[in-house]
Amino acid sequence: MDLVVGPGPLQGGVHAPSSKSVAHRALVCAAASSAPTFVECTDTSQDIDATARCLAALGASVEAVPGRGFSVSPVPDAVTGPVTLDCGESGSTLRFMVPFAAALGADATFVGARRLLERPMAPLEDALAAHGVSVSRGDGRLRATGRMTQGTYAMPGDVSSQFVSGILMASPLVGGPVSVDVSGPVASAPYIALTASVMAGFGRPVSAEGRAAGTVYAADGTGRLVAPGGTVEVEGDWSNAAFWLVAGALGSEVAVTGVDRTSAQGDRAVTAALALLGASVSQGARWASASVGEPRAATLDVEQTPDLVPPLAVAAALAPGTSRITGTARLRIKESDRVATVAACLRAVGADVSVEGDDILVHGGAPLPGGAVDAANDHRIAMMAAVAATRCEGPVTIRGAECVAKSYPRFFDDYAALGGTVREVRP
Ligand SMILES: O=C(O)C1=C[C@@H](OP(=O)(O)O)[C@@H](O)[C@H](O)C1
Ligand SMILES: C=C(OP(=O)(O)O)C(=O)O
Repeated sequence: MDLVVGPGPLQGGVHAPSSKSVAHRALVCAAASSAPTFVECTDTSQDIDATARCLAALGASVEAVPGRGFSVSPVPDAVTGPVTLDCGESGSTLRFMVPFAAALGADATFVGARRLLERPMAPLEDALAAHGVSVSRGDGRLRATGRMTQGTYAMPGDVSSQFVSGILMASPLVGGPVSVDVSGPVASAPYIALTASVMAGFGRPVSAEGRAAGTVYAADGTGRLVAPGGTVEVEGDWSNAAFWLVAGALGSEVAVTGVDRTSAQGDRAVTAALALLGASVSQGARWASASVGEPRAATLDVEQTPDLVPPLAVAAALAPGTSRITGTARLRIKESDRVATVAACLRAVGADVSVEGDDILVHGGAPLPGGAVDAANDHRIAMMAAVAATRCEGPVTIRGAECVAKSYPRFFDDYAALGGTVREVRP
């Protein structure tokens, strides 16, 4: 689907969609519980649905109640017979489900769409191989067999935090203590803290102990989880709210509700990053907004918040001076090579961008004429293009805009409800 979007500012209030990262974790923990849990989650997305589908394939009962959430009955203690898990394009789902299926002793074949099976898995495969699970590949599929044992799983911290989260969330199904010894600096560490926060909500604290050579994360307890009262709430998504906040920093008047000021989501750091770029940010307990302020270039280290790069790059494009976005190496292994696609998106709307090794340099402040952007099948590129359109002189054509369904299916409905122009065109 090709859309012509903008130009022109947005105005009004928008409710953030349910956090995809929290939803994945809440569903997985619900399936690892000893009793049924209702996961309150008003929105879903292709990625959330992928996790729900995989848990069902492992024997959980996952009933979607549209607009309200998911009613989840846990997985059995073991899975016999081969199962196939379709992870769609969701990296989180694949990296969480491989250890989860292995903790049940399943003979599990994992399939996925587009780039998914090409995204790195080796550190997780190696860690599992040392604990009774063998992983093989062929035909664009991944097969895991064997049963995950208790103990300490070792891996590097510079590829994906999702491996650590996955092992921790599988731990309630393993018959003894589980810890993950991560060597070197831990990238995307806030996502491991988010896992710890959701697991704590299910009664299972996770400790993080810094060591000279890295960090050891340990699930403090064994056995199944329990959500107090049988319910768990999925809060709003800071990573997707970031697009609306950037629109505000560029001159739109948008208030985002449903985002928790004290959230464990690392991407609430978007407010601090926008402040560095000179925006004025206002926040309450469950809302946030941004306005223009005094735009200026900044250096932004995104090692811990990789998903914020697409929206922040747009904010940098309108801030006078050269902004340097550092710590972007792992962006190359997301839904697209996001170093390349972020730069290409900005260039397509007329911004001046260069890439120096792993740094993206945005030479901002000049007017943006608008143009045609290939979303590269990456939801965050489609959304960044739409936000750029709010400050372009002409419209922005977004090719393949339907990819927003991965995390935010109603993004363009919300955009139109905020007064933005959205028109479908034939390719
Ligand atoms: O655990 C999670 O929910 C996520 C972790 C991050 O991945 P990495 O740890 O691979 O950076 C992030 O980019 C992804 O969108 C979601
Ligand atoms: C990288 C992302 O997700 P995942 O790794 O779960 O595919 C994302 O949502 O930007």
